[in-house]
Amino acid sequence: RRTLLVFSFILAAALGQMNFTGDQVLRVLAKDEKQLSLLGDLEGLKPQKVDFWRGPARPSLPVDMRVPFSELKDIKAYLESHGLAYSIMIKDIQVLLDEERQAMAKSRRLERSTNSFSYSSYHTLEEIYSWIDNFVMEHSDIVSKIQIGNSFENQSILVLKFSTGGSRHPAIWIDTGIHSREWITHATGIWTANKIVSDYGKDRVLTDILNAMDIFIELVTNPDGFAFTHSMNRLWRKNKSIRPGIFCIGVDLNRNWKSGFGGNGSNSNPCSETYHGPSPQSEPEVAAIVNFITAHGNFKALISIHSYSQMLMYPYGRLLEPVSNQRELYDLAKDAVEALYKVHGIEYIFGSISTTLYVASGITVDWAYDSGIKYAFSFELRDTGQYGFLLPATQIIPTAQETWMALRTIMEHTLNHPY
Ligand SMILES: CC(C)C[C@H](C(=O)O)[C@H](C)S
Ligand SMILES: [Zn+2]
Ligand SMILES: [Zn+2]
Repeated sequence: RRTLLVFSFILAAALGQMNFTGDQVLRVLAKDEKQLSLLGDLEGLKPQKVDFWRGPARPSLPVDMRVPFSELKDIKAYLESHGLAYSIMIKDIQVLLDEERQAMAKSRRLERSTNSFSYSSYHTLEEIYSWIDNFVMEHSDIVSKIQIGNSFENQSILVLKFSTGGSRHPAIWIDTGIHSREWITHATGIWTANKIVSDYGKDRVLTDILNAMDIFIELVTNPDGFAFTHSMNRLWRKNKSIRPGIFCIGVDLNRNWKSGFGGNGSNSNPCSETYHGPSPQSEPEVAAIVNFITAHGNFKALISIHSYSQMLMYPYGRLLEPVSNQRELYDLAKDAVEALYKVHGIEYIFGSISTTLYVASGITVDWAYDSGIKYAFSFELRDTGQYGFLLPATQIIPTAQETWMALRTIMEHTLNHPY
C-alpha cells in the first residue's frame, strides 16, 4: 500500500497535479462555542493541518474539513481528546478527483470529435475563454465581451454583457468562480449565459427583464486560481498573488472588499484560506469589479455565486444587525428558493449571511449593498457535503436549471421594484 502511495506521489509530482490520496473530509459537529474555537485553532497553520471546506460557524452547523493523509492520525486524536464528534464524509479525495478527471477527458474527446461544447462538463480556463469568443460571435445581437482588467498573473478578466440596446440601462451583475475550487459555479454561469440567449423572446419574464435592463456575467472571477485548480491544486480557493516577505500564496477575494475590511470573519494570516490581503481592493481581481461597477453607476442588483451548502443569503456578512430592507430581501429570498425547489426538489436555507452562515467581513455583497445596490445576494450551490467542491458533472445541468429559477425571481423583482 505504501509503495502504491509513494508511486502515486511520484507520478503526481511528475505530472504537476497535487496528490490527495488518502486525504479525507471529516464532518465535525461542535457542541458549543468552546468546541468551535478548538476547531478554529487548526486554521491557517503552516504546513496546513486542515483545509476547511465549511468553516466553523455555529454549533448547529457541521464543520467540514479536508485532512491531509499525513495529518489524519494526529487530527483524529485531537478531535477525540477534546470530545469532538466527527464522521467521514469523503474517505479518499483522490478517488473522486480521478473520477472527475476521467469524466473531463472523456467529454473532451467527445467535444473534439463533434466540435461541440458540452454544458454538462467541467472545463479549463482556455476552454471557457474560447467558448466565450464563440458564444459572443454567435449571439452578437445581444451579447458582447468586455475586458474589465487583468489578474495578478496577467490573465484577462472578462465579463459578458447581455443588452437589447440603450446606453446605460439599469443593470444586474452576476459573478461565478470568485473561489476557484467552486467549479459548479463557473459551469452554472456558462449554462445560464446560454439560457438567457435561448429564452430571450420566448420567456416573457426574461424578455421583459432584458428589454429594460442589462445583465453582466463574470464567469471566471478568479482566473489565476481557476487555472491553478486544473494545473496543480484542485482545492485552491484564493487568488495567486504573492508579495515580498509573505510566505503563503493568495488572498481570499471574498474578504478583500472595502466594507468591513479586516473585521471578524476574515484573517490577517496570509496562510489562512480567508486571508483578507494587505488592504481593501489590493487584489486586481476585486479592483477591476469595483472600478467597473462604480464607473457604470447604475447597477440595481448583484449576485455572487459560491458553493457549497445550498443557501441563499443577503447582507450583512460583517454585522448581525439587519439591513434596512431586510424584510423585502427575506421575502424575495423565500420566493427565490421556492422557485428553485419546484425544479428538482432541492432545499435551500436562506437569510442574512451573518445569521445563516457565519460572520464574514470584506465580502462582495456587503460592498455592493453599501454602494447602494439594494438587491445583493450570495448563493451557495449544491451540495450539502456528500461531494462538496467535487460535485459530479452529472449534477451541473440540474443545478443550473434550478438556480436559474431563483436568479430569474430575483431579476424579476428588481425589474418590478425600480429605485
Ligand atoms: C457569502 C460568504 C460568506 C460565502 C462563503 C465564504 O466566502 O466564506 C462561502 C462558504 S465560500
Ligand atoms: Zn466561496
Ligand atoms: Zn416584489
